[in-house]
Amino acid sequence: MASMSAWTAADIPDQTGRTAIITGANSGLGLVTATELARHGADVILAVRNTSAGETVAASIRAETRNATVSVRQLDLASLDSVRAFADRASDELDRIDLLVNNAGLVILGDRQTTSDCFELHFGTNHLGHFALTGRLLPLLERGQSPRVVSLSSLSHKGAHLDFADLMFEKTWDASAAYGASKLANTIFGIELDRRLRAAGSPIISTLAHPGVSRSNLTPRAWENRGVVGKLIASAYAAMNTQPTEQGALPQLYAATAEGVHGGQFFGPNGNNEQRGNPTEVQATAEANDPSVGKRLWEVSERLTHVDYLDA
Ligand SMILES: NC(=O)c1ccc[n+]([C@@H]2O[C@H](COP(=O)([O-])OP(=O)(O)OC[C@H]3O[C@@H](n4cnc5c(N)ncnc54)[C@H](O)[C@@H]3O)[C@@H](O)[C@H]2O)c1
Repeated sequence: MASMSAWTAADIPDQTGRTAIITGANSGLGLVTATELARHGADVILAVRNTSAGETVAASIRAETRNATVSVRQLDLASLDSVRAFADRASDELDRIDLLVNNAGLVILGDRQTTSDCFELHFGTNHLGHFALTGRLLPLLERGQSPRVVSLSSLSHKGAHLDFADLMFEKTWDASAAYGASKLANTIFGIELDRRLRAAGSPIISTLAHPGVSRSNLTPRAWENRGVVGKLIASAYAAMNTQPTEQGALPQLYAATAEGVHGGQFFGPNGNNEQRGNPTEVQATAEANDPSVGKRLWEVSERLTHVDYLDA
């Protein structure tokens, strides 16, 4: 595939008339994504846990982009009730959705934690919350114009494995393995969703993106538990090796807006160490691309969330 090394946020096609929902848009990559979509004319909905912080963010995006159609809605992906309430309100308020960016994500440190539905926090929030959200918003997306779903993967999916016998890390707790597994689940979900959309003849496409290693609230937290020396090494590493958030958001903006993108594609940085650089098409691991793993994750996710959609 041709290099997209010259692609920048200035190349985002006009988004006027498109309605976009971005999860976790209060900070980091989600904030940049929401801002650039608004700058290019989209009606942007910030789907966030903390709505008062969200209103402050929305006001600054409106001021910076001169786009008034930026709104805030409450969404806590760590609660299936909150996901349902968000989707119900969207169905009441919107005729259609053209773009859903499944961007929110968390990394925790220390002891194992759970969502309000008793799911391990990474798997429950990063994967199951977005699985339920996407399923509940599918009817609105079906009515969209060239509708797209973009899900956020991570380089960490490469070292991860889904152990279906211990998806919730109840037997062996390892916070970074749990984060990696949740990002592998995001990756499997994005690929399997597109497979099912194609089989159903849907107009929606599902794509994936990862930001390499980008400055945000998330990256320092991922390194916090490495001790004093680890922290020093990590902050020196971060200063040298992380890329600006604006750069890290380009793969997801490309997946969300660039012409010629088709379902199932995965975009990430095109750097010499794959952690930084401009967007290009990248490959997920064999496990992420395995349809039998996709089918299994789908069945488990439907059972756990009680959201059934797109039979294989
Ligand atoms: N920064 C990186 O280098 C990097 C690398 C790989 C993948 N990612 C992925 O990029 C995405 C964005 O992360 P970021 O780096 O901008 O981090 P960030 O912490 O700045 O942003 C994550 C956002 O998700 C929100 N969020 C967390 N839990 C939530 C919940 N329960 N409900 C709703 N929103 C919730 C947070 O409030 C925050 O606004 C994540 O999916 C992350 O896994 C980031």
